Amino acid sequence: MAKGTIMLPLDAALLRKGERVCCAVSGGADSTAMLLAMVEANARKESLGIELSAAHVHHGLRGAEADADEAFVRELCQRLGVPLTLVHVDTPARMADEGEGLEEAARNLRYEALRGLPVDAIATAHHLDDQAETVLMKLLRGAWTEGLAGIAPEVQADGPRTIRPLLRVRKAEILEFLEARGQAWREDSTNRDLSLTRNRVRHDLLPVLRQFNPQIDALLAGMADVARDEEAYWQDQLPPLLRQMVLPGKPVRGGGRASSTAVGSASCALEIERLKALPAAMRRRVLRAAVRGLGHRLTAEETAKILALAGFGGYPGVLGKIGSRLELREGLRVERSARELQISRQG
Ligand SMILES: Nc1ncnc2c1ncn2[C@@H]1O[C@H](COP(=O)(O)OP(=O)(O)OP(=O)(O)O)[C@@H](O)[C@H]1O
Repeated sequence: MAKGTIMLPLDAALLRKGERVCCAVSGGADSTAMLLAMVEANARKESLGIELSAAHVHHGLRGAEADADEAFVRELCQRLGVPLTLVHVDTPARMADEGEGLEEAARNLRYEALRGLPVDAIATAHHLDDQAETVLMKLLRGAWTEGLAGIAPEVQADGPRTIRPLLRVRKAEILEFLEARGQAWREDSTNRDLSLTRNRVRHDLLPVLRQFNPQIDALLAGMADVARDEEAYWQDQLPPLLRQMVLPGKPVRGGGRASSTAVGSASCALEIERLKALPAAMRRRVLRAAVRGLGHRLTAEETAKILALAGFGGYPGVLGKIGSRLELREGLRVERSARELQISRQG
């Protein structure tokens, strides 16, 4: 395929003229393609009009392989005429200091370094296949809509915002784009490590699902968009409702309510009659947000059990009777009184 015949459709809505945009370049296929596509789009007559730069983070892991990644990105940027910031971080030290796992420590250090750069936006090269994997992994872990929202196309922050202009582009398109230009990239050896869940989802699970529906990646990515909008809607709707519905603390003899002063303990209550007046979708959200306010994230199963305790639907082994009680994970206890669901957490 001749150079230039295949383009990568960058999400133009995320790119604003005059802004300083820094591409986070690992040297892998995705970020190499993103940088190249941005350089090309900026050079076209209808230019993006952005001030382009790049950054590469050396995580202090993978020895010579990481040194070669850095050298690759340095040469790429030199050839493209893009100013590059190289950052060295010490992931093993972070793991020891903060007790974080390897991936988490590397990611946190990377984002901290990138967000500290004097630019308006950091562009990462997450693409549609990454999104599909993320949504599937969240689903497997039992996520609700907030988790199913997956990777956000844009994240506002105090410093530069994070943008993902390739989030609607398939991995195959990225590879075609690079091959059409004869552009090499670096392969990360950990991408083949099947002890990592993401790699098993990518190499084992998704290929099977594609046999049932070849469009599964796009469907999962579409689900992320829907879930993100649903979440935003509820984030808007819930606060005033929670102020009306959630009674803080516990009722005390003689009237009124008292919040516990014991360290690590928190409680609230929901009036059952008021819950009854809500549509089921809203009721579930209110319950979930009330418990979230106590620092606990309910699973789907826990939510169903608590609703059954309050008399909304059934759950095997749960009695919807006054005086019944549930003991859940992480010190969460829910008790049904005559009028209320009383929720407390000892943690
Ligand atoms: N060493 C690096 N230096 C600069 N940017 C990087 C580096 N590693 C990853 N990135 C950027 O982050 C994007 C995602 O990388 P990758 O998929 O490896 O990370 P992840 O941990 O799966 O995702 P996340 O960035 O959401 O934590 C890359 O496309 C690239 O833009």
